[in-house]
Amino acid sequence: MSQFGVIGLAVMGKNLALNVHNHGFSVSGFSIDKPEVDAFAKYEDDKLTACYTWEDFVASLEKPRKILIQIMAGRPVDETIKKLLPLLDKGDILIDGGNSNFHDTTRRCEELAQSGIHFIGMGVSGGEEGALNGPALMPGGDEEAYNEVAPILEAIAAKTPEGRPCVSYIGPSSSGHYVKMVHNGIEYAIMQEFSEVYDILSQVAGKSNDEMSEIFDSWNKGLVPSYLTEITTAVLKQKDDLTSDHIIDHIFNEASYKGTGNWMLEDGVSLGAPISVVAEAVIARFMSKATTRQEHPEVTVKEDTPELIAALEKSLQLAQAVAYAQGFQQLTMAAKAYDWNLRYPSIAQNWEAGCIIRSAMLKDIENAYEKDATISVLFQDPYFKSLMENNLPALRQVIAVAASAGLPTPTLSASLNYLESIFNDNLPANLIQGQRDYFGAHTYKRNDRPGTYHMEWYEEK
Ligand SMILES: NC(=O)C1=CN([C@@H]2O[C@H](COP(=O)(O)OP(=O)(O)OC[C@H]3O[C@@H](n4cnc5c(N)ncnc54)[C@H](OP(=O)(O)O)[C@@H]3O)[C@@H](O)[C@H]2O)C=CC1
Ligand SMILES: O=C(CO)[C@H](O)[C@H](O)COP(=O)(O)O
Repeated sequence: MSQFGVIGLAVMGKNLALNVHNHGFSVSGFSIDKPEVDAFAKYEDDKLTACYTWEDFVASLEKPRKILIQIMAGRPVDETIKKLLPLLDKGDILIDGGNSNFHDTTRRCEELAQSGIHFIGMGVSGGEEGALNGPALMPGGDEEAYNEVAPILEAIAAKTPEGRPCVSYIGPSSSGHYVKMVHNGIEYAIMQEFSEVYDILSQVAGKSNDEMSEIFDSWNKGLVPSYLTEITTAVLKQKDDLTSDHIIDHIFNEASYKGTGNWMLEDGVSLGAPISVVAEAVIARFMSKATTRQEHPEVTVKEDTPELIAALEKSLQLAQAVAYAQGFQQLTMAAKAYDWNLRYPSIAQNWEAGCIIRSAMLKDIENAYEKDATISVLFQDPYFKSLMENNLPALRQVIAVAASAGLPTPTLSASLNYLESIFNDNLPANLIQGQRDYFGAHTYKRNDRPGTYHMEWYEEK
């Protein structure tokens, strides 16, 4: 009998199952896709079982059964649950490790509770390699069920540099998938920031792909140590297998998406969260598909100075901090709205290794929330406040250079605007309130006395 079961043996499911097996647990794997099961069966031994039917799979598991569903999100997850339900017993545990929309997870938690099945909605990050060698895991839902599977999840999860597992109970209901959605929104934001910096390095500073790769490599050892810096270095120096050029010059510049970043924006809008950088990153992907692709005049502003390169490094460091700050700001607002007691230091710790947005900065974020879990804006923390003060001139300089060169910088500019706004008690929203009251009698508050007011702006005709 196996201690753990995995449904869905594509890149993520297969590698997670192998990871469980590599940590000494017995595991069964099943997929509706026979070739996937055949490929999995090649690893069969006394602790790994490949199953070809739903019945054999369920019968191969120790009770209470612990089953990870790692398949395409959406309707396939409901279809899988429907297939499984008649075969399961009360007390069995289902974990959905896909990128499910948190609204679906809320519904599934409620529906499965009625059947006596424990449900965990778990964000998984790390891609194919992370799934095999240590992903970041964000499980939410039934806490008792989480405690049952915690030994397996803690064994397979990535470990922080201090050796702590990148998994912890996030909170009730769909909070785990919510946190993964925010992870992906931050991922979109930081990736777009990288692409804007790459554009400036290439078009203004005139750097070659190999030179840019070396610059990102030095930043990885400098102010921006992160997985995304590491892979940017690798992507830029990769040679094409069809021509003698670098592959980056032949990758069509249209960004795809499966939509988790868009979901963060949707919920952020419903909460009133000021996640402008995530919004710009989502829209930049739309824009890459919506451009009319007319030839753009060549960039004539050229500047290849050590000062500009240093300013770009500082800008990327600060913009990355803004992306995290906006993610955590949305989490604090969601925790209030959905009544979740989210532990921000643990969430930062979960992201310190294994996941796509892992970076050295997450340790500083963990420290910030450890010191004061009530901060609503990361830059209230003294470390991040001084980072902002030190790097803001560089970000202003970079945006000025890009603007004069005619290069769009949606996320870098949004980062600057966020920082210029978030501590400003003199924003011009008074005019908007005056206009709203003028055309719609929407009322306004005053800055010198309490109460709600309406002005008779004009005489009724
Ligand atoms: N790839 C990545 O880097 C990451 C992926 N994820 C998430 O993990 C999950 C799995 O991802 P990935 O491994 O990339 O695979 P895919 O998202 O491509 O999903 C493929 C798997 O889903 C199965 N499937 C599709 N429809 C059904 C159905 N109706 N019933 C049962 N099974 C079905 C497929 O079987 P079949 O071949 O028969 O269609 C296959 O096993 C997804 O939710 C994804 O978003 C999370 C983090 C990273
Ligand atoms: O969850 C992931 C990484 O964390 C997946 O790779 C996801 O597919 C990335 O999002 P998108 O496909 O929209 O770029």
